[in-house]
Order: sequence, then C-alpha cells, then structure tokens
Amino acid sequence: MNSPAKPYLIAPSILSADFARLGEEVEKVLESGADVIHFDVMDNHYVPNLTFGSMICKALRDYGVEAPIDVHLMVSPVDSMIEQFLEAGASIITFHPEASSHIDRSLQLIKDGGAECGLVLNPATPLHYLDYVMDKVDQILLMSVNPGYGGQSFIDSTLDKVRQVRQRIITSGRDIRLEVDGGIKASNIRAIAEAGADMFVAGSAIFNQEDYKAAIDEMRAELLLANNS
Ligand SMILES: O=C(CO)[C@@H](O)[C@H](O)COP(=O)(O)O
Ligand SMILES: [Fe+2]
Repeated sequence: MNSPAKPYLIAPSILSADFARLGEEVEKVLESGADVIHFDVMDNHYVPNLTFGSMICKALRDYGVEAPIDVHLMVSPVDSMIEQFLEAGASIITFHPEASSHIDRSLQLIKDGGAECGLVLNPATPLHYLDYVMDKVDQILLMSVNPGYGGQSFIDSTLDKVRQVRQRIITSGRDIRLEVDGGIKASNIRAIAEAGADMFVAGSAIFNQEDYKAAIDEMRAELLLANNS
C-alpha cells in the first residue's frame, strides 16, 4: 500500500514566477489554491545557475506571506545558508546531502532553528543517504529532473524511486512527507501520487499559464483520481 499519511500538497516553485512582481505573484498563486511556496536557492556552484537568497524570503514574509515557505537549497556549503534562511522565516529547509560535510549536523541545525528539515536526492543519487536519518527528517524531496533549471522534462525512473522511498517511510513508522520536484504537470501528477508522493512542486506548469487557479484545479482533479489502495 502506498497511501500517504497526509493530504496532498501543491507547492508552486517561484523559479518560474515574474521576479519583478514577486510579492503579487506569490499572493496570486496562494489565492489560486497553492498550499506551500517552493523557494529554489541556486548558487552557481552546486548547480550551474544563480537565483535568490534569504533576503527575498524575508521580503516575502515582510510583504505579508504567511503560507509555509519550503526552501530548497541547491548550494554548497549549506550551513551558513541554513542559518540565514532560519532567520528569514523559512518553514521547511531541505538540502542535497552531497553538498553538506556533516549531514546530521546540518539537519539538526535546521531543527534547532525551529524549521522542518529534509534531504533532497537527485535523479542519480542513491537512497542510502537516507539510511541513518529516517528518525530525523520531516520531508524527503526526490528530484525528477537534474537540479538547476525550471521547465525540464520529468525523468520517468523517479517513479520507482518514489515507490521505494514510500516503503522506507512506511517501515520507519514516521509521518515523513514525500515531495517530488521537476517536470510535474496535470498529465503526470496522478501517476506520481499513485507511486506514493504527497507533495508536488510545479513551477512552469503553473506560472507559465494565464490562469493559475485553473492549472492548480486541474492538478487537484487528477489527484482526486489517484488510487492509492
Ligand atoms: O528545483 C528545481 C529545479 O532545480 C525545481 O523546483 C524547478 O523549479 C521546478 O520547475 P518545473 O520543472 O516545475 O518547471
Ligand atoms: Fe526545487
């Protein structure tokens, strides 16, 4: 059985939003039914692209955004960025284990700062990174594209990985969210949910549409059809 323990969460990635109007974009996507704001931090070192830092996260909080902000750190090293994002009001912070020298310490740093913590595994990153942290993580993020850019195609081998991680979560007996990120759209979200995911990042499939609500509603309709029994 692949049944997730929590309702499905849709997390638009602001990487595909209009940065010149970021506050309005975030407001609009939340009004359109988004559950969480996914915040992609890239450093032109761990990944070959550069986005935004903690000041933008703080600016969104100051603008009045109260929804959970899910910070996906694609940076190396990670610990100084974790501290900055804790101060900036991040709700969830995930990082790539190969970008941290001391994975357990980085996870504990996030927890001690009052945020939820998790690891991100790239398409070719093995699951063994999860072996000794299942008692600690609140969330596991499986990348379904290679990190660095929005608008890429979903890598199908992720589905098997999702099934395997769902089994690990069930075995752990803990309530750990399983998030998938990259190339998600209405046409594939149901299969990803049926494999065991319960949190879905979508950037281009939402922000590249005229009507954000229609895009999110279409994804929710597909999720309602997901058969997890
Ligand atoms: O972390 C990343 C890319 O590195 C993602 O969060 C993307 O921003 C998702 O964008 P789409 O694939 O949905 O357009
Ligand atoms: Fe992301």
